[in-house]
Amino acid sequence: MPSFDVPEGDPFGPHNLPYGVFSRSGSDSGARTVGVRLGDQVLDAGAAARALASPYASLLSRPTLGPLLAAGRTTWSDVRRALTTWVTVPSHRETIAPFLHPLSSVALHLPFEVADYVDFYASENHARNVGRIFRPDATEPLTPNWKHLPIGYHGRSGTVVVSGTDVARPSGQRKSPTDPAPVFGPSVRLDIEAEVGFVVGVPSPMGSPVPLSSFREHVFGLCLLNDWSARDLQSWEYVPLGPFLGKSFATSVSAWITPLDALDEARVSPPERTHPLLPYLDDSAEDPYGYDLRISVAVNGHVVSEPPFSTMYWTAAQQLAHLTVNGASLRTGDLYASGTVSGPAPDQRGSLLELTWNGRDPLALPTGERAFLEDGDEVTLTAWAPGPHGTRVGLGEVRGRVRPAG
Ligand SMILES: O=C(O)/C=C/C(=O)CC(=O)CC(=O)O
Ligand SMILES: [Ca+2]
Ligand SMILES: [Mg+2]
Repeated sequence: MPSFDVPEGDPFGPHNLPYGVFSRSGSDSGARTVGVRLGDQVLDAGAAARALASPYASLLSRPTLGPLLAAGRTTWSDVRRALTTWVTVPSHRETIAPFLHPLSSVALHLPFEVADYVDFYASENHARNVGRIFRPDATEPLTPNWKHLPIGYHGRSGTVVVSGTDVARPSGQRKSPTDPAPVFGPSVRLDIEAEVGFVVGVPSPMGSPVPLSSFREHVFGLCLLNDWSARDLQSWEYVPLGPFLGKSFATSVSAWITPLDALDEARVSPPERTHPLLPYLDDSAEDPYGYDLRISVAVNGHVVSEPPFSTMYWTAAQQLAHLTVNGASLRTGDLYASGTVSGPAPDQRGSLLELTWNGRDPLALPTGERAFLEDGDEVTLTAWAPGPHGTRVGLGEVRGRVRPAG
């Protein structure tokens, strides 16, 4: 499917079309509006829709993706079909051209107001590694509930930031087993977690669990997510209620939300289930909701890991079913993260905690040895998935630089 000015094989070609929110400096007072990425350009979707007298002009001329997210699956598909036509049919070329802006000329913003934020723990490899590191005396690294429910915790939606935002090193309490008392200060074990975030569009009322089969009716799309984690704060505070200040200071998401519709070719079956599941989580008769996303983690431009999302034990559909099975409602803009993505191989681990085995085996980077992050370090997550006809579907990157503690 040819398109205007996008090289053949570009992972952001017309088969992808992720959504974001952008503004142009020096124009229209820098107003925010919905953009769709095409190659290394952004289409002002609202302006294009108005020029083409599209019925979606109002939905796309907003400073946030919220209204589009809330509109539901039929509208999501119709808008995507319309956009595909606009960027591929030659007769639209002249109309569309003035509304395409180079990515380098725009500012990208957090694309939707994050309602509730939940983080899961769905990688068996990650859970086993962290269990061994945090609870070395336990005979079994997985807790007895791990294969029966997707473990999660509630995070802090107000500190979700868009890619490119600096992250200040957090301060807090820490106490290693050999310290006589806790001390306060900047974290000395600042880490990342390579994850995928799922964005809820259509709300659900309290008292109505969302079954596995309704996943696509509620979830609009996904993005890369970095769950910054202060391991020293976390390991002292987490007993018995789970992560708190060690993770709530910042969570970075990509500026681009990839619609699930762009990822149909990437759907795969999750790993074989080793324990029978209760009916609300039993996906053996459902469409497969694993995704073959190939993630790459770079520190200061040097790739340190390539976590495969296809290895995740719990799927996003199971996580949504579990999240609502007690009658909890969903709101437009709810964000839930997959949990750290770690594959079975040592160079597929999604955190420095695992890659360096809690600092024991530092990484040798061209910019110096690293156990955990130093001030000034920049972490970048990228990913792609198989698309139609041998293409690649690129996910928007998540980038963040560590600032010294304030
Ligand atoms: O097992 C623990 O005590 C802690 C686990 C984590 O830090 C992981 C977490 O945030 C969930 C995840 O990303 O998988
Ligand atoms: Ca996490
Ligand atoms: Mg976090």
